[in-house]
Amino acid sequence: MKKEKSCGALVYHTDSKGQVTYLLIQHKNGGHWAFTKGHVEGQESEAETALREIQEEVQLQVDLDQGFRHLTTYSPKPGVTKDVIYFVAQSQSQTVKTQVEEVLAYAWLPFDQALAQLSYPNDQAILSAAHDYLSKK
Ligand SMILES: Nc1ncnc2c1ncn2[C@@H]1O[C@H](COP(=O)(O)OP(=O)(O)OP(=O)(O)OP(=O)(O)OC[C@H]2O[C@@H](n3cnc4c(N)ncnc43)[C@H](O)[C@@H]2O)[C@@H](O)[C@H]1O
Repeated sequence: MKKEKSCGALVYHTDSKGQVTYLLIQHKNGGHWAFTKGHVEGQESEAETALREIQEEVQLQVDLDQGFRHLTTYSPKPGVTKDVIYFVAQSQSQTVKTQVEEVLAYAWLPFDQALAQLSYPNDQAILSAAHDYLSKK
């Protein structure tokens, strides 16, 4: 079985009233709604991969919080197992410029709507864990 590894983050924004929204993207490869992420390149750390992918996919500067680190594993195609590590990352801005080669669409959504928009149950579980983590921070 071939192994792949990607890293990313649940990017969130808190407005002046304290309302939190999460950034979801629709991935071109599959058409699913999920979080920003991508394959680890060379000797990058997990955090370096997550920050690079956020920059490449949506061009946001974020504060990465490695206190939240969640792993999900799935099979992207037959014969391949993929580990994806997610952190949380705060963005001061909601101005997104998407990488057209990899991103079809994006949305900033409050927790309930983000949960409904996500394509996969394992991503929904990570969003719930992140929301719980941030509410106790
Ligand atoms: N080893 C490697 N190193 C570097 N680049 C590589 C590479 N292998 C492929 N690439 C290429 O790099 C590009 C993307 O690069 P990245 O941007 O670096 O890759 P990624 O987001 O981690 O994944 P990708 O878009 O490949 O697919 P995903 O797992 O979301 O989705 C894939 C499938 O899994 C499904 N899926 C996605 N999330 C899931 C989940 N949570 N649960 C179950 N299935 C899920 C999707 O529906 C879809 O069908 C692609 O063009 C790809 O071809």
